[in-house]
Amino acid sequence: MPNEIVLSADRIVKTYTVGKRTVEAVKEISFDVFKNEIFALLGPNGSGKTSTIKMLLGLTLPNAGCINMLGFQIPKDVNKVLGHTGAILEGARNLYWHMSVMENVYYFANIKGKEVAQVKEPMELWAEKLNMANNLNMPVGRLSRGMQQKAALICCLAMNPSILILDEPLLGLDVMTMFEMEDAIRELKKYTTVILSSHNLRFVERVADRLAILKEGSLIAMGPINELKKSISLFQFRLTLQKREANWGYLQDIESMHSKGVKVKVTEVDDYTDIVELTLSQPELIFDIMSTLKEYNAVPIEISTLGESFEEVFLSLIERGEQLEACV
Ligand SMILES: Nc1ncnc2c1ncn2[C@@H]1O[C@H](COP(=O)(O)OP(=O)(O)OP(=O)(O)O)[C@@H](O)[C@H]1O
Repeated sequence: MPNEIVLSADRIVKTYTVGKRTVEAVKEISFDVFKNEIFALLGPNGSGKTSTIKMLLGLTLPNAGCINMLGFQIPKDVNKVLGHTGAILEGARNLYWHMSVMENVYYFANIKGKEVAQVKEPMELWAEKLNMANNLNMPVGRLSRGMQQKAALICCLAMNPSILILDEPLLGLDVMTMFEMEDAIRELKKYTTVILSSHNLRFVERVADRLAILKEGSLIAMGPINELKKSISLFQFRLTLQKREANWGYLQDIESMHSKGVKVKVTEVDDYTDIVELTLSQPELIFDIMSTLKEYNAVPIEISTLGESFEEVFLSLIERGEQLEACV
């Protein structure tokens, strides 16, 4: 069935009381997650991602709103979905360190009411994919941090979860392990639905089908990355400039156009040549840039357009930031 909804959060709210202060961590956000997609939660520090994930897992109670997961109400029916969900929170590797990876898998299978025969095959499959086949008999405490992270993932995946929740799955991993994790996560959607949070925008851009961007507890954008890119309409150019000695002040004037929607980054190639990268909120702003350059006798000898980078789109969405009435 196309776009079968496996999780639905409806106007969920989370507030914490700290002394006399109330922190509104999540402010009435709603979203659906579809079967076999990778859905990413993004946002700056403190925007409410972990609070949202904890509510989905029934680890903290929403103050208002409701969550439906696989047909059950969370947190009321959380025990009924436990056998169908897996989670790794903020790089935590919640395994028993004195037991081997395999013993951990069988131990958690037992807790979830599963037979060894049910979990053996997926355990071996994911151990193979994650280059961990030779480490299944190693005590977890003797594995490197990256391997422990992979062991935690194998342990979750061996249970064949219908929904897998990963909070910062790349936290603390080296580059090689990050790529292995990324490949595994990309492949995961053949088997399950993944909800993840990450600060690594390039990783999210590469793996996520859809994403939700949070800012200060509010949902400010949601949709596939390409849709978000279209909605923000940034125009990016790269100019190679030949400067004249007397007139090097062009940069200050361009920087002062920030409030109009101009962002500028300059790399000095040599004393007489600059490479200038411009991000414009309106394409017409290029005329203002050209007038300024003319005034300073800085001559563009090469102009090219740049594809919008997801980082720029993300930053623009965060800067623009008001809560969306209707998400894409
Ligand atoms: N247990 C708690 N008690 C009080 N305040 C909390 C608690 N947990 C989170 N907060 C506050 O709620 C807000 C949202 O925090 P949360 O951890 O959900 O954000 P986040 O987007 O996951 O942040 P990060 O990217 O830094 O992990 C922050 O202001 C945080 O200080």
